Amino acid sequence: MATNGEVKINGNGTATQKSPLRKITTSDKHDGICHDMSAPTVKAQTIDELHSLQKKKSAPSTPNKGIQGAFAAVSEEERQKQQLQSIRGSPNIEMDEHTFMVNRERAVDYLNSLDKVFVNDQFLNWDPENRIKVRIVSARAYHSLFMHNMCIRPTPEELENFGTPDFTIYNAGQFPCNRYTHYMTSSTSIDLNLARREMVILGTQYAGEMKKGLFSVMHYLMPKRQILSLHSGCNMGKDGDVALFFGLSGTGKTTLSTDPNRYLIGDDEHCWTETGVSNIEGGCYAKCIDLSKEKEPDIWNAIKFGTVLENVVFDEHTREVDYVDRSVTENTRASYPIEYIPNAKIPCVGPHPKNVILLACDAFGVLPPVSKLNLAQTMYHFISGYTALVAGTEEGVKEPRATFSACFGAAFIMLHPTKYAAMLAEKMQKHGATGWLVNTGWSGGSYGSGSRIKLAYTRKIIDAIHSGSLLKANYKKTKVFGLEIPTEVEGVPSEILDPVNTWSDKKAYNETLLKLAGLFQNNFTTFTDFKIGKDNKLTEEILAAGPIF
Ligand SMILES: Nc1ncnc2c1ncn2[C@@H]1O[C@H](COP(=O)(O)OP(=O)(O)O)[C@@H](O)[C@H]1O
Ligand SMILES: C=C(OP(=O)(O)O)C(=O)O
Ligand SMILES: [Ca+2]
Ligand SMILES: [Mn+2]
Repeated sequence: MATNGEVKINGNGTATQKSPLRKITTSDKHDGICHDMSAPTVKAQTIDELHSLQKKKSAPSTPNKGIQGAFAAVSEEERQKQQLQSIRGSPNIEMDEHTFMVNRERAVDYLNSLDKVFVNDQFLNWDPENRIKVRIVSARAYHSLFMHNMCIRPTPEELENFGTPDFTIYNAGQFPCNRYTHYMTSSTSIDLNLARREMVILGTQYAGEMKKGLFSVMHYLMPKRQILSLHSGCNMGKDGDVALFFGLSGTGKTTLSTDPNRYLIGDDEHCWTETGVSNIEGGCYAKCIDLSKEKEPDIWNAIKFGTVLENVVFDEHTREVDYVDRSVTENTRASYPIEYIPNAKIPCVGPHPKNVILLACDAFGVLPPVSKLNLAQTMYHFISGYTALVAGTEEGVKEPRATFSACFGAAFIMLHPTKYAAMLAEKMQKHGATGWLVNTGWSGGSYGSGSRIKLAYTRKIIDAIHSGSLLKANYKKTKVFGLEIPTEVEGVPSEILDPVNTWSDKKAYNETLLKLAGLFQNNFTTFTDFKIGKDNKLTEEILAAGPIF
């Protein structure tokens, strides 16, 4: 399926007691169909409408008994605090236990109807102390191979002693959910149940749902252990300097963490503990639209036997892939085991990060190619989670659309964004990490008039961050966003470092800058009522770290 792969999880973090099924009462409509009238149907057409319905419902009152270990259910009070709908911008909605079971049974029945299913037993997290065991039951070899590549592969001995998994996925993606089932707005549903430790996939075959669903589970489990889960890429230099690359889909986490001069720790999902960083996964999931051997040799070479290519168009006779073809989707992908990258760091762990790079693909073309951030600015931009991509395939879409996704992962986070932000601030402070904002998007104008910043320039900028030379550069402060921008970066034309220079229409530049600043300000209004750190100082600084105009 050609989707962008953001997960929609209908989860429920509580255990439940089996309540007797409601009796089905049929309607008197004489159309030959048995209508279940025992509960009113959900009329919502959109996720927003569903959210509003959800808020009016009282929280399910289910006792939390019998769940042990990391999955221990939280108190009702705590649970209410953690309600997913309190996370603005989250595409997830809370689902009741009964509906979960309806979908689960549908998926399991479908899988049971097949001659064979595929079962993967694998691990998540290279940190052995905080590793979980996952089982993936799927109908298609494609899904099984994908997870074989993406999760950590056990040794034959580890497989022998695998035991009971901590979490199980039932992937019945070829089979739709039933649109008469409560909450279903389409034939696609990805349901996550933390109490049962299960995930059910119906009606989508986008493989990314499995990995991102498990990532959501980690976003719940890890913070409970004071471990920060991160939607970021991660690599390490020869001297052991670690960099994190945060960013929404398509901003460059995979591309920039895959760097021939550095060790790859991982491209998408990490944990930051008391001892350092660890990759959650055992593979990478690279976008391959317009992939070229010259610009991205490591990713190009990783596409070989064993790699799963998704949604690409290829010649059926020569089997040659046309990476430029976007007729299926822009979101073409390659999934390969991390060891397909020659300089992967195995085991995928490293020391505390030195640089925290926030990536934004600014299709408005007003954010500088690179800015040095103070801690408060880093938090402001981390909580904002901005990017603006352009709909590449939709005709007539000329205006960039801003996306704000808290912590660069509103779809995956399970707690309030400020909880993750507070942990990040504490860790960055403690280990003296520097924050950076890198625009991998447009320069010289917005989408339509300007062009995307050359990957070669972005790589030079990243090189200068890694080497420490950028820290020592001369800086000036930009108007409105108040960002510190360097006057020179080796290998990058100096005039592009301040975006105002690259726009021929200065009036349009100023208007676009103010427009984007307004969008930032508007988005941040939900976060004015929070506290980060022990006193109010950092909180006040974060609130002041946004655009001023
Ligand atoms: N200046 C740039 N910096 C980073 N990526 C760029 C740049 N210009 C073009 N690209 C392309 O943008 C895409 C970034 O996607 P990817 O690295 O997969 O993002 P993510 O892992 O964050 O989803 C790649 O296809 C890459 O080739
Ligand atoms: C795996 C995905 O993430 P990203 O685009 O961040 O690499 C995805 O969107 O399906
Ligand atoms: Ca994504
Ligand atoms: Mn990626």
